[in-house]
Amino acid sequence: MDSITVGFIGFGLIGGSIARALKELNPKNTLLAYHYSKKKPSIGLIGAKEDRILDIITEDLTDFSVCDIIFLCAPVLSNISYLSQLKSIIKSDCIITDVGSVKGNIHKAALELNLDRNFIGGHPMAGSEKTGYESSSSRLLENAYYILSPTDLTPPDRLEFLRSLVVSMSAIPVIINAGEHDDITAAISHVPHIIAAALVNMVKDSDDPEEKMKTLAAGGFKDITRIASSSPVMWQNICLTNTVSIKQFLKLYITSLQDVSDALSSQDASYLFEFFETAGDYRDSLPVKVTGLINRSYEIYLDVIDEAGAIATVATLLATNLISIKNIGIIHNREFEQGVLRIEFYEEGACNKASLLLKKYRYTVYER
Ligand SMILES: NC(=O)C1=CN([C@@H]2O[C@H](COP(=O)(O)OP(=O)(O)OC[C@H]3O[C@@H](n4cnc5c(N)ncnc54)[C@H](O)[C@@H]3O)[C@@H](O)[C@H]2O)C=CC1
Ligand SMILES: O=C(O)C(=O)Cc1ccc(O)cc1
Repeated sequence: MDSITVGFIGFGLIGGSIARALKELNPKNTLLAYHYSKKKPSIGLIGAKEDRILDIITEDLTDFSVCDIIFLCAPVLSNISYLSQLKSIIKSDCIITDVGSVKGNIHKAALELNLDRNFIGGHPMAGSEKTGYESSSSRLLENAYYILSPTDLTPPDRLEFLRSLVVSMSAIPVIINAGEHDDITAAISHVPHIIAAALVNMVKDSDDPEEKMKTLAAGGFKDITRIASSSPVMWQNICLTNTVSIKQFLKLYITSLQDVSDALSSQDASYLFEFFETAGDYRDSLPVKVTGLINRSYEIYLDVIDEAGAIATVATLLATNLISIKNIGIIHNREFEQGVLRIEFYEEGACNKASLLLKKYRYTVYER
């Protein structure tokens, strides 16, 4: 890839991850980030400069006039506010793209500003509940879908430029129009985040002063509510901008909860069975997809007697078969009451090889 000049407005988990990937791809790429607050640059921006990911931190947006591409990586309402400022600054073939979780509103704003030829909406379908450059990774986007929403006037060569940049970051580009994007993400991401937060708040408001619910909360509750730890400002912005689609799916969800409540009242056993069975079948049919380093771990669990030497025996067996271990330790939780040995590997191949080997030595192996 020829070296390019890339601008970032908003430099947290996603901006930082894209910057790391682009710098790793070609250290000659020049990366600049906008320092928007009146205070001194954030720890993230300073850290990225020290890590030699960022070349320039600037308080002056006119410095972005040299950019080949600008990534808007702030909360969605803030991203929109930069379009009008950038319009008079950018060079004629500069691509302005965003990574925001909502596409319709920014698309509309770009068209109103006659930025059709420069703006291409973007949304990497990867991330986590973490925030900030500190949590970023050059591999965050690896094997993740990356939605692109061009305008009707996006020049084909500009779309191809962004598409190949996405591919070079090991993500999978998919072209979807802004309206369809907002319906899909409302159903699979935005409403689930609202549900997770509502569930946590329900428990918080129902707990007793000794916090027994909080103490006993485990397994399933933690799985389903992980995303409730996400950035409040980011989700506030998403709700304020994808309101129509979110309300549409929230209504369906509320209806389904009401149906369950009615089935409880009427003790409708067959409804309840089918409710769980249908959900389980669909959940089990979801494609297994690697979505990036942060979300993916290769691990197995095995029954061992919780005594001195048990870990060493397994570790030695793996080492003599040239299988590298990333992490190993006994864990106790509700799912494995007796305690199991959890072994984490760096890669899928090692994980599969270890599983076969340990089964051969008559260990009971659980893969998840
Ligand atoms: N967190 C995730 O998993 C994903 C987030 N997104 C989208 O990416 C965008 C960024 O999210 P994250 O990187 O996760 O959040 P983050 O909180 O890690 O980073 C956001 C950055 O934007 C900065 N910022 C806030 N207001 C600003 C303003 N007015 N001007 C310039 N910078 C400003 C913050 O200081 C922070 O550094 C959001 O639009 C979000 O919808 C997209 C995919 C996944
Ligand atoms: O952590 C998770 O599971 C997420 O859902 C991350 C995420 C958050 C927002 C997006 O627009 C896309 C992905």
